[in-house]
Amino acid sequence: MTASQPNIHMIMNRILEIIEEAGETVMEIYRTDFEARTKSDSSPVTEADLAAEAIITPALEALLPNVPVVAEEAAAEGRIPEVSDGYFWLVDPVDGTKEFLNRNDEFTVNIALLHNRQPVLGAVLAPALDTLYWGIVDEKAWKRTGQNPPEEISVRSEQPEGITLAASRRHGDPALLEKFLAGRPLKEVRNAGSSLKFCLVACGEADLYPRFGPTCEWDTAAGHAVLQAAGGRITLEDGKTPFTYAKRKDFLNPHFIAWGGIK
Ligand SMILES: Nc1ncnc2c1ncn2[C@@H]1O[C@H](COP(=O)(O)O)[C@@H](OP(=O)(O)O)[C@H]1O
Ligand SMILES: [Mg+2]
Repeated sequence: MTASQPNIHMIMNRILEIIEEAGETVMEIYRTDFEARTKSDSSPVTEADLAAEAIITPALEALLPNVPVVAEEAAAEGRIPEVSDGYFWLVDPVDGTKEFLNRNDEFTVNIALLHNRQPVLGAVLAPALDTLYWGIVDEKAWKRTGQNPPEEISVRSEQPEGITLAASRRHGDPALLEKFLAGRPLKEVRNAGSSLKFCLVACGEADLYPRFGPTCEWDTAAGHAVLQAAGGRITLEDGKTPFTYAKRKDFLNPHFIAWGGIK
């Protein structure tokens, strides 16, 4: 970014407008009787993904013309810009494909700005839950539900009754989880779809989100930004090595641990 480009707060405000617009488009498809159409050639998820990405990518390019956009659908078609430690965007227009298809409402639209291989800011919208999370790293994180005023969110410190885990309904390796938890008292497991697991930790409704299954960088960047802005962090499995971006040409992530306020 240059001095002539908008500041971080202006960028964040514009991202909230863009993500709401994309969310409305996703919801138009979600509200249709898409069950029947999954038998035809284009699945509703692909349709929703493409429609949302077609809103988000040009809007980001207009906002910061020199900043490359890495978006899930374009990447699937091989349209991937070169990125490294400069500014770039990561976009997952519909994260939680299974949640969308199962109509359990826990899918999200994700936009994050990266720099130096770390998130700078990000937004996660769950349009079917009418809930928006956003954060500016080293500043604050917020949550807005429906028309209510935004509330600041933050991670919670260690709870005496034990750890609440945020977990995927489908991904995870029970043996690795058991090994990771060794010695830590477990209070409960809260299942959630898509990047909402990061948001549960960011809000202090869960303490840890260990991910011992595959994800791509666009699945994690926006949730990572929200979590880090709320006082949390993400590390590799060792609990120490910082989790970074622009790692590989295919944008696949290694296993990771998303931490709230516990050590
Ligand atoms: N084999 C694989 N490679 C890369 N990412 C995978 C994967 N299997 C699942 N994922 C990612 O995990 C996400 C779903 O996680 P969860 O079940 O925790 O909600 C998927 O998001 P999409 O639904 O956007 O495809 C997908 O990106
Ligand atoms: Mg995804």
